Amino acid sequence: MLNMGGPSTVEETHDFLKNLFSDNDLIPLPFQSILAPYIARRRTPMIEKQYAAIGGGSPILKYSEKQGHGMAKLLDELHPDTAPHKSYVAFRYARPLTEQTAREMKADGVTRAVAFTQYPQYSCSTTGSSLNEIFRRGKAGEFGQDISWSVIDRWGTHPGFIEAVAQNIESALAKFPASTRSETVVLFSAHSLPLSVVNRGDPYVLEVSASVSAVMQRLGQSNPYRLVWQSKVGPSRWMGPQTSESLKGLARLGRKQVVLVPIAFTSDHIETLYELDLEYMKEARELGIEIHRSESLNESPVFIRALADIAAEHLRGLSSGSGPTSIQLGLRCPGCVNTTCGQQKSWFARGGS
Ligand SMILES: C=CC1=C(C)c2cc3[nH]c(cc4nc(cc5[nH]c(cc1n2)c(C)c5CCC(=O)O)C(CCC(=O)O)=C4C)c(C)c3C=C
Ligand SMILES: [Fe+2]
Ligand SMILES: [Fe+2]
Repeated sequence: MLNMGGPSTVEETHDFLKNLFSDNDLIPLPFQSILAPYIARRRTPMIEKQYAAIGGGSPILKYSEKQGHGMAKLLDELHPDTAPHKSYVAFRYARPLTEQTAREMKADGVTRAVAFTQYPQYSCSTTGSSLNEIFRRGKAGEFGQDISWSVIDRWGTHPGFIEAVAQNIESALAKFPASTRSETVVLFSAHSLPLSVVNRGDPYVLEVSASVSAVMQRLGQSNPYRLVWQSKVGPSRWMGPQTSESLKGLARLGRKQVVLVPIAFTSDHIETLYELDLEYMKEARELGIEIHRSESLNESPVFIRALADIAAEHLRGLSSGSGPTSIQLGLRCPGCVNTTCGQQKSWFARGGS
């Protein structure tokens, strides 16, 4: 179960940020080994306050473990040929880091593994970075010598995922009076990307848009909706419109009811619990909007079942002749100059050898 991770305690914030700013696949910086610790140190007090405000840390490890255990148990029934299944969490920037998970998997004698991204939509900056890390450590033998790999690299339009998101939106919409419910704007909010990454040909914006379309189709186009982008960092230009500006714009246009939907991350994190709940929803209410957030998928049984279905479909595909990765994973972004991406794709296409 691949994800970025988050600090489980406030004290782990600095290490999380240092790992994040050191990741050349996410943020290519000049003199990265010097600049990353410097930026992380400067940013730590502000981000520590945000984790303190949401209960003293990120809940992502707790949810990832629950999702993984639930999925593996269901998978034993759905795909008994490959049972027993066991889930491992590998985070990119927080405990348990990929290196720790590699040691555990090696000690357990794992010989067959599925790298299952927990980002529904693919970006080179998220799933791509996690796959590059597995490739580097796998090539160095850190997972053991006798392990073969396949990859689930995206699932943003899988019907089970769409159903789980749609059900949570329906629960949020139910908080509005029936008489005006259909006027409520469904505002999908995803973590933004720098325009330099979008313009390189990164598939994330397209794939998040596809998720939004599929959810609205499942809801029978019941409400007006928009996709907006949050959590821009630094001075460069990022994909817009920004979530906070969009809420102000909707208020100016006289919209009175909004459901905010996190669509690109499956567990709660500071961007839902702090940025959306504590900052933007408060601002929106001050502007006269009644606003509710649809819950993150967290422990949703519909979502956990979806994860098991996605994994079972992947394993069935392999036994009927599909390759170890999707066809789409094989294509680098037209503007990609990161040689690791190319090596990683070839390595996984050979089953991790
Ligand atoms: C699908 C989700 C995400 C994408 C795409 C993404 C791209 C991306 N992020 C940065 C820079 C930062 N992101 C930070 C935190 C952060 N990012 C995501 C998700 C995506 N990022 C999450 C869920 C989190 C927070 C974890 C949490 O617990 O909430 C941070 C650190 C926080 C801060 O300093 O503000 C940075 C920096 C870039 C540059 C980027 C695309 C290239
Ligand atoms: Fe981010
Ligand atoms: Fe790339």
